Amino acid sequence: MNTPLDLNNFRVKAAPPTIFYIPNFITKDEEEYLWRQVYSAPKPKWTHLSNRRLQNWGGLPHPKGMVAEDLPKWLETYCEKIAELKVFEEKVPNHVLVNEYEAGQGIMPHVDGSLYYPTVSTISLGSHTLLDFYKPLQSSESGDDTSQIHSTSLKERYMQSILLEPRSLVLVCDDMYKVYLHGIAECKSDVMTDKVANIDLCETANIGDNLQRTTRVSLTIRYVPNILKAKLVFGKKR
Ligand SMILES: O=C(O)CCC(=O)C(=O)O
Ligand SMILES: [Fe+2]
Repeated sequence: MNTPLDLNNFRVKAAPPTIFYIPNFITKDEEEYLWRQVYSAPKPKWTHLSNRRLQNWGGLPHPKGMVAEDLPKWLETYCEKIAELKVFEEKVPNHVLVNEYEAGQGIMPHVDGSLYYPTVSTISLGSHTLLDFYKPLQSSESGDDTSQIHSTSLKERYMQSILLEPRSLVLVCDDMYKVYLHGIAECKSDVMTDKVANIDLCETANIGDNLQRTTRVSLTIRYVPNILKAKLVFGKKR
């Protein structure tokens, strides 16, 4: 067995707590294998959104609990590999969202919320992308309509970005999960500036580079703690 990675070597020091970035977490062969698995999923497995497509694996997270479905072997393997890093305490991730972005597509700034254990792990396939982080609205700004008039623009709330290279793993934990928003801008290329907080950990990019995006597939791997037993859903005779 391989010795587990020492995550301390992969901490993004220029970001608020806590982000770990691991370049080449998987090999090119594994990347090709995962890519093939994603694209051999049955057509109805894809959900089409305006700016991306996705596949949901493991069950639909719900405030009342998730009716868990077995993950296919090809995803389970990577959930187990990530569990070895102990970022979900002793738990093994049980939910995977596959997102596909063409060049020019993205995802609006958002927080992943409380249905998941507050750590997200993402493997990138195909293209790089830039994951942008934003400060939340001040509490005085959220709330009623009048306060929205004074709300700070997203541009002002932009904090920094993390370059996600193909085959990398990023772990977003603690305040970076719970407090800050993340999103992917809808653009076709990304210039590397000093706002790219993990540039020193990246293997393929330097400040000043302009990276052209192609199709990217991400595997967003999480742990849903609140699991419903199917029996309870359909009711049990007393
Ligand atoms: O594709 C990514 O890396 C981000 C996806 C994401 O933020 C999400 O699915 O919640
Ligand atoms: Fe997200």
